[in-house]
Amino acid sequence: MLSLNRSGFLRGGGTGDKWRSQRRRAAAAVVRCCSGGEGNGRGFSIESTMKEMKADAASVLDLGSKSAVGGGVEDVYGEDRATEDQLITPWSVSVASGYSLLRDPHYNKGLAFSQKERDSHYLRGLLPPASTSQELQIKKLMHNLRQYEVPLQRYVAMMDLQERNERLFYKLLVDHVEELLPIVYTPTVGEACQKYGCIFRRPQGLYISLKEKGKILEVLKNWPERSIQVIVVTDGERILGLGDLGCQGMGIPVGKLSLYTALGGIRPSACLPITIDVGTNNEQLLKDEFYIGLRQKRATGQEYKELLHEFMYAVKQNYGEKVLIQFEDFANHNAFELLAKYRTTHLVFNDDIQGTASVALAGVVAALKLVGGTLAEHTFLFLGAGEAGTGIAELIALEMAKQTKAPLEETRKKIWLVDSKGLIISSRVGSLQNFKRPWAHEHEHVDNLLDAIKIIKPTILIGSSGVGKTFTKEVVEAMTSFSERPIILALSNPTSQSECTAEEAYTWSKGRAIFASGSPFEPVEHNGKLFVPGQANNAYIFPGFGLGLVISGAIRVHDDMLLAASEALAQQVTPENLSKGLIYPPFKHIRKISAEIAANVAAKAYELGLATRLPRPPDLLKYAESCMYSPLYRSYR
Ligand SMILES: O=C([O-])CC(=O)C(=O)O
Ligand SMILES: [Mg+2]
Repeated sequence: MLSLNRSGFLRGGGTGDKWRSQRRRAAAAVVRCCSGGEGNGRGFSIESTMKEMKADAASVLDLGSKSAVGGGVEDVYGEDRATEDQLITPWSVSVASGYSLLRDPHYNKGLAFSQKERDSHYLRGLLPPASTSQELQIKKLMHNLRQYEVPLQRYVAMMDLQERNERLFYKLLVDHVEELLPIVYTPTVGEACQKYGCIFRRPQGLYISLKEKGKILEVLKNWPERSIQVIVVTDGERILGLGDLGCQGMGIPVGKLSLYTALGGIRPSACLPITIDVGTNNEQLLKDEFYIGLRQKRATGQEYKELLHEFMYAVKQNYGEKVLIQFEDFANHNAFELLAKYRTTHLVFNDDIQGTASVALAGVVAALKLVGGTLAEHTFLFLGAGEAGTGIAELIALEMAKQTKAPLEETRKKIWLVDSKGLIISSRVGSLQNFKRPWAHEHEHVDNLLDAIKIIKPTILIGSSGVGKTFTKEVVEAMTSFSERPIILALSNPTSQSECTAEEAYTWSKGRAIFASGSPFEPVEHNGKLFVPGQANNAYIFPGFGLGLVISGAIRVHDDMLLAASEALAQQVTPENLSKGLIYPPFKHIRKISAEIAANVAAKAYELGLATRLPRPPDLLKYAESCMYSPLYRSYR
């Protein structure tokens, strides 16, 4: 049974799941009726839930007597699209109004509530008289943000906004993506994680610690949203290149998911950030009185595995098998194992292995348009043989194998990796971790990167070790000594861990390097010429990749989907971008880029028989675009 209280919230007579889903359905139904469809298809997705809700609610609610609050049909997008023809007569009911409405970030519009909305939603007097537009709110916020000189202050201001007015947060991020990405994401999010205990205000996701063992399903049910499409989960052991930040790694899933929405158009209520807290080996944090996590050393072995296993199956039980679980910033040993273990039973994606691979391959493919030659005609050297290094190497070898029809074992031989012990070679194989073994080629011992460059003579150098300042002047000069236009990717994050800066790459190579980096760098002037470095960050890939999985209802991730994402991204690089040395398209076009990636990934999912949303939409690009969340305000009638 449902009833309505004075502040307009639905009250459930029942408890637990039943009550929660009734409440969500109520909100969804109201939203649908009052705000209309957002785009193709989406507006018609909840007919059956409306009917149910109408039946549920009609007996206890005075339908139509209160005004309604719209919140966007994306609230239920993805539930049931098959009911388009059966739309029933609109009806309305309030789910939130008055003071509660102003405190609800999903529906709050602040000063943008119209005078009519203020009357119909008990807001009179709760706001100052002026009504403003969303545009004016954006202008004011940008003005305010730019007053802060310290990036972390901007980060905190952005998080406050997200907690206060979600649509405004996303509109701001979409409209000013190039300026704000470095704030809500790399590099500032790294500093935010380091200081998370100090800046923590409200939980923005779920914390699952060892204390929750045996109760993870219950914990998931505590989250207020039911129809989750994307989870980003970390255990905080390797946050960017900053090491073990334990529970404070939460900033990463939160940041990644805000990009899923802003860049990829996944609705915010479908996103769930999760941190698994098994302790930390970071002594500094263990001693820090403001640390927010478990104060113990990391659990490992069986204890770790069991917690993760319970988590994976609780997610599947609670949300079904089409929820995407993105692993983020796990340490190498767990990252590879988790991906291998769950890729055949769950829809999983490791952003650091697979997302980074896809973005790096796209950059290399685009760069080849500048330097000429096919992938197989180039020689690759990596500094760093962890998730990113071996992930990229494998995807490049796969693409080479597809292009040349040569066996994968052969194409891998064009790719060399250096780790902290020198060149990875076959004589080291006994002591190598599994994920490094495919890269142990026949060669004599080589001690360090510089020597390896001189001997191997790579035309493409990729840094992925998480250690900064390793591409020294000698390294860059060595690359330039046998290659007219060496391709140099410094992928480690955040900026402090970058293998070299853009300025160093262009200066030391005398303007000949084609350079991109994981963290953003400003354009550089060298000898009167402007060089614009690209940002080879997985943020280009994962939002569109996830959207492609969601819109096709994919149930597994296949390597060919990563190649499809990479191909779509490389195709977005224009001759004009290339003429400036840019091997990635500007982020300001990211929503279009994400839609292209999503369409290509979804097409691959259908081709591979991994898509469950049938029938296949005839125009996947249009379909992807029509499904993307828009942060424009709804009008509440
Ligand atoms: O978050 C980023 O900027 C890229 C990434 O996944 C990492 O460095 O781990
Ligand atoms: Mg990462």
